[in-house]
Amino acid sequence: MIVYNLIGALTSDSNTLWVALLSLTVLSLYFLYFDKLSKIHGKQISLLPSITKTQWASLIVSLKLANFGPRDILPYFDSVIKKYGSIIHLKIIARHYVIINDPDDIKVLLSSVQHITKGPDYEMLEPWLNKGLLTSTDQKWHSRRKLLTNTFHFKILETYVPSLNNHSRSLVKNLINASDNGKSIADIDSHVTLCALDIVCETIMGVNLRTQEGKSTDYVKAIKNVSHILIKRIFTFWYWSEIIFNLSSIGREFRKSLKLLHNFTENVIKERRKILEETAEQKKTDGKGKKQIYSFLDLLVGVSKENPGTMTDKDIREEVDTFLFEGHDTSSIAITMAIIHLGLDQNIQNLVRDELYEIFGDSDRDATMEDLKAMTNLERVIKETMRLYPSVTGITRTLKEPLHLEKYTIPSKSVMVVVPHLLHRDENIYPNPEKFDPDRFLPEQCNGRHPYAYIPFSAGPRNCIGQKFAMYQMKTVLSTILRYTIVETLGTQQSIVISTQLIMRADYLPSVKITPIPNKSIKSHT
Ligand code: HEM
Repeated sequence: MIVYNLIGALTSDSNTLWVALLSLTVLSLYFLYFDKLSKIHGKQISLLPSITKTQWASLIVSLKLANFGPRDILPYFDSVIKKYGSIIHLKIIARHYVIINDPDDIKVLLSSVQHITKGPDYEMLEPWLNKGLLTSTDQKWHSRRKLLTNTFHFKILETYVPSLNNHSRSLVKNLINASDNGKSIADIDSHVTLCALDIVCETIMGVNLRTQEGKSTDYVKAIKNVSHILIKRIFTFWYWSEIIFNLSSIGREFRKSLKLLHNFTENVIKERRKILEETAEQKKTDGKGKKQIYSFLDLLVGVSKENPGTMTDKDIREEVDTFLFEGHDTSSIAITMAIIHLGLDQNIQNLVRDELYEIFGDSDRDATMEDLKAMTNLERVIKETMRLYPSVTGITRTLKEPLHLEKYTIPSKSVMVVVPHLLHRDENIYPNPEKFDPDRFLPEQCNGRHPYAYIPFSAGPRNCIGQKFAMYQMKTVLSTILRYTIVETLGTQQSIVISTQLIMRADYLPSVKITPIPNKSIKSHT
């Protein structure tokens, strides 16, 4: 039945038998090739608890995963971890995956400076992000990481704060408009995503896309499309093959969306270079020029000018694409989930609002960096949100040499998988794990907790480079919402349905009612 589906999927769009035959030939070669590879792994793998002890079991699990929808993946891994314990091996075709869920083991993997090569799933991002910071490894990753770390310096982050405030104000206005006459909002996540995209485009590329005003909708659709197709490809082993993927209808759809995304970034880079040159020219002639706020892109263009050969236009594009992708979808799901939970518990919401009143009083002024740092109650809400809903559901590494864990040695070439979503629900670490309780992040409750038991931003050398930016972004958006409105979620936590689509997404969310706070009207700028 599943093989029939496979053939159907590949031939439905072209109706040609040769596509099916070619696919099956490639698949057979795959089996042969991977079978040879799997023998190399030998004894060490056989010692691991495994759900694919035999070739037959491996085939069944591979086909099962390929037939999964994005909602099925996390519950499946959850059931496997619960049944077998904190380390589990599975073989998909003949690629060996090892899921680890013990903070000690996770520490050995993520803190290592040797094991920094991402899993094969990341290769599928390359047509889009090329070898940018997220996907590169070894020397290239080291030099890029060093270079790009400077672009997230505290002083630079500070220049982004006006943009965070402006777009947060636009979001609040849109939410108030959408709730006109007491209407509830069913798609709060779409509103938040556009706000996060506007923020990241302005700070990363120096361009105000105005997606919150209904502009650039093609670009937004293309991003969604590409990430949806990529997760399908990652979990469907026959799409691992370039030939099969390129011939399939989703492969064609992927290329179409990708072209749009790349054209867009290239035009922005061109435009931005022109503006920078004009401003520099103006400064030379009249000593004035506009007051410059540097975007991430400006800094990269600056580097390429000062050190010719370090950053070509292609290098710049791959980093801009990487940061745009990593920078907006991840934080928008976290902001959305925080809104839902604040709306579910008025006591928690009031605690945060009291804190905001202490900081701002009755003033309508924008938040400063100092204000954002003082929002400790809000920070706990955000941390608890990212415990329950870590935006990145899976972190993977391909081992280039054996990994020595406490009980097992994992041979090289294996793919290690860490699933923060499962780790953060371990009831030995977080009692009553489904309960939303920001107090878990009070200092006294964090004391003694394993540092690798909470990893929404990953950890070690390949942790999230944008985590400080993300925290400021999330705090600005959420604090602006709570300074001007009361949030009420019309439903329950249990009704939330999430899925894995490159990053976590919400498939179903309860509606939200947004009521403006009397006598507080929100302005565009202060
Ligand atoms: C709530 C928001 C965010 C979360 C939860 C998050 C989470 C993560 C995680 C878990 C990783 C590691 C992935 C892996 O090892 O496979 C990562 C890497 C990365 N993140 Fe974030 N991220 C967030 C926001 C951002 C933002 C705002 C930016 C940029 C503006 C960003 C840029 C990156 C980049 C470039 C990497 C790759 C770093 C490297 O490999 O050296 N992220 N992020």
